[in-house]
Amino acid sequence: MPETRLPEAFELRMKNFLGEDGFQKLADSLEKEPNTSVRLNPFKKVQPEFLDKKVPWSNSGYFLKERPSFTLDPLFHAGCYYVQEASSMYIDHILNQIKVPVEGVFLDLSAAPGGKATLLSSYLGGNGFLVANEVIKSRANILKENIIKWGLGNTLVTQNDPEHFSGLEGFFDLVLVDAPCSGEGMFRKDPDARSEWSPENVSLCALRQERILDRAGGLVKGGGYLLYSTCTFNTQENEEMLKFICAEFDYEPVRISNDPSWGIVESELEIDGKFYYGYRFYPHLVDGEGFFITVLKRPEKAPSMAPKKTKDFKHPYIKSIGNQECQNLIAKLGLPQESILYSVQESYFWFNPTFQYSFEYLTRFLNIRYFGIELGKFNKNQFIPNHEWAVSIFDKNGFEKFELNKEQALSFLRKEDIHLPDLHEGWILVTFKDIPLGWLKNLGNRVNNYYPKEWRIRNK
Ligand SMILES: C[S@@+](CC[C@H](N)C(=O)[O-])C[C@H]1O[C@@H](n2cnc3c(N)ncnc32)[C@H](O)[C@@H]1O
Repeated sequence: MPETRLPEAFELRMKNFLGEDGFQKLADSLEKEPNTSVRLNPFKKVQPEFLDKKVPWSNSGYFLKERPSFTLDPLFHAGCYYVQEASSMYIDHILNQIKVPVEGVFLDLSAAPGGKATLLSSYLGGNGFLVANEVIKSRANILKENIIKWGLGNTLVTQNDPEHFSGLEGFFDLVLVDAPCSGEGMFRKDPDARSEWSPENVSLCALRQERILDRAGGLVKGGGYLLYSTCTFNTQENEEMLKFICAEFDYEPVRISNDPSWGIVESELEIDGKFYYGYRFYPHLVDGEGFFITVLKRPEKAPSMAPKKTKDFKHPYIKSIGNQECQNLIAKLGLPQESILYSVQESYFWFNPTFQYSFEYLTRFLNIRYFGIELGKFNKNQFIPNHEWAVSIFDKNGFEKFELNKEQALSFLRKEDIHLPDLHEGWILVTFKDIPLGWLKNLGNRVNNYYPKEWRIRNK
């Protein structure tokens, strides 16, 4: 529960915006405990016991009866669900309602830690391809970890400033700008958001948002969508940004219909004789934190870019694999026939061949942190499988599996030595509730635990 008082200037602004009564209700709601919610991974089918009622605007979001210790739940580490506050899951409702084609190439321009990126990845499934970008290095690492655990193999993680996307105008079917903002909507969950807030900071955030949107607006192809969201209430970072986009680019409004019982507030804004819409989530009206989102459609006539086959793919560290070597590996590892493989140093990566040219084109502009699924590498003719492959949704049919109980699973996730009876020698895929957690290697006289050191649970 936050102990810091609400900033005075914020109170004054919100009273002007909502009236005394509306403001008091908002202020009261900010003193209450927030609800915890999770979004399930639709490709790792398992129902955690702690689920309660559904988040009404999401396909796979649930409120929880109480907040469990996620650290001590092996399914959390296996990427079976993502802990996400409910308002952000509204993107599910938007995608389903406007029926964005699932075969698209999407961009999440400010993606860390990966809440909305994992949602977009689930929506695209095996059909489409997502670029999840984060400019700050440490945050890009967390994003990469979450994308690996989500495990769908349809995501490219990049670490770039929005400026680096110039050259990719008209490339994406959907661009999400979940902008860095002054965070008024997080005043309940995060007391630091209160102490860091000031009118000057709101103005600074708005300037940064303009810079990001100035780049992002051009990246959407004709007929594609731009989603702009913040976790703040003020109009300076929301409606004013909508005006900014419309002044800089040609975009059509998109109106989303909502069930009135959800409590989402629609704002209507007239720009050049057309009505544009924003959706505001107030914690006193919805079961979720503060949030704002607007949806825009780029006219069909806007320029689109479809990357063409390049004769020779050249990249400083990503290498393409010859057809014969590719076929041999596909057969040896039991990968889908429709696979394209690359190598980075000695490690092999799987990628969806439908998006080969888009991917190869993107590598010219972007700093690639992860892509597809890292499978593993050879050591003296022996294939050493990677953790990334273990937690992906891809089959690992050639390997023996061993189901762990909860205590064993936690011990594995702490990277402790594991003693299991009757194991075959060699690589073993350990599972919990039939969901892969990672690899063990039984050498006969000892069993090595291959859980990544940097991800191990430190809490007892
Ligand atoms: C609201 S958070 C994104 C949350 C994320 N979309 C999610 O759902 O988990 C905004 C992100 O923008 C990043 N950011 C900061 N400055 C930026 C800039 N100049 N351009 C783009 N992104 C920036 C922050 O590091 C932060 O990760």
